[in-house]
Amino acid sequence: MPELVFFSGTMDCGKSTLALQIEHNRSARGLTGIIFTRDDRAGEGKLSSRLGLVTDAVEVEDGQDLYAYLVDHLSQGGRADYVIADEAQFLAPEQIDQLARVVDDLDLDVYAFGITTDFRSKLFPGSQRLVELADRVEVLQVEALCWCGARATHNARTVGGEMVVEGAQVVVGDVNQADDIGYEVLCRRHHRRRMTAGTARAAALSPDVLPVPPAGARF
Ligand SMILES: Nc1ncnc2c1ncn2[C@@H]1O[C@H](COP(=O)(O)OP(=O)(O)O)[C@@H](O)[C@H]1O
Ligand SMILES: Cc1cn([C@H]2C[C@H](O)[C@@H](COP(=O)(O)O)O2)c(=O)[nH]c1=O
Repeated sequence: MPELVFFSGTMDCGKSTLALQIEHNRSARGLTGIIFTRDDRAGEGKLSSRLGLVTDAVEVEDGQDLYAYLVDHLSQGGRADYVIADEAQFLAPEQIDQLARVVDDLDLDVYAFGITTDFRSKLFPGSQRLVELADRVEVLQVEALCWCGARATHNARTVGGEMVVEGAQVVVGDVNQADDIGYEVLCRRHHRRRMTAGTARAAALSPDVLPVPPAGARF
């Protein structure tokens, strides 16, 4: 049975790498995929991973009907054995419904990849719809880590290393960009406390901080 699978995780946990691996393994066996993406850091019509791999993709536009795109493609003699959708958090809920219809009515597997929540820990509308509709939600095995060593479960937006909680939901960017607007993955505890690697380092160096934490203290 074809499936709609949502591979979700924080930023920088290997989602795009897995998307490229799925594409590679299937195309190596003669299958043809349609790859959708939106607002990849590498530019329009690209699906890229931090490991340096990149492939061409269909850049999804506002209001584009993804089911109609597949039907047009197939009816013009094009081939599609499966569908990959990266940066799926940026898709509109209606576009996720269209991907579910691709599974049900065109009998194609759809593999969607995206972050679940934004920098305020709020669901992206596209990710919410994926959680609602997916046959399976898969959490990636390679865990991204918070600066404290715990599993990172949240995405923080940073300005000069300081976490911010106000702003537009969508701002394309990357991790490890300390000066400008950037992102950092954190565990829930440190996301709640707005404690990034930068602020933790500054606090550790501050003369106001005791050299030995009190018994039972958890930073
Ligand atoms: N220099 C490196 N050496 C080995 N692995 C790396 C390197 N840089 C990045 N990675 C791996 O790539 C992952 C990020 O992959 P990517 O597919 O770009 O993430 P996502 O799409 O989830 O944001 C990191 O979690 C890390 O495992
Ligand atoms: C948390 C958060 C992220 N984004 C953007 C930043 C990146 O361009 C993508 C995530 O890409 P990745 O391949 O998973 O690293 O999403 C955003 O626009 N808003 C946010 O709150």
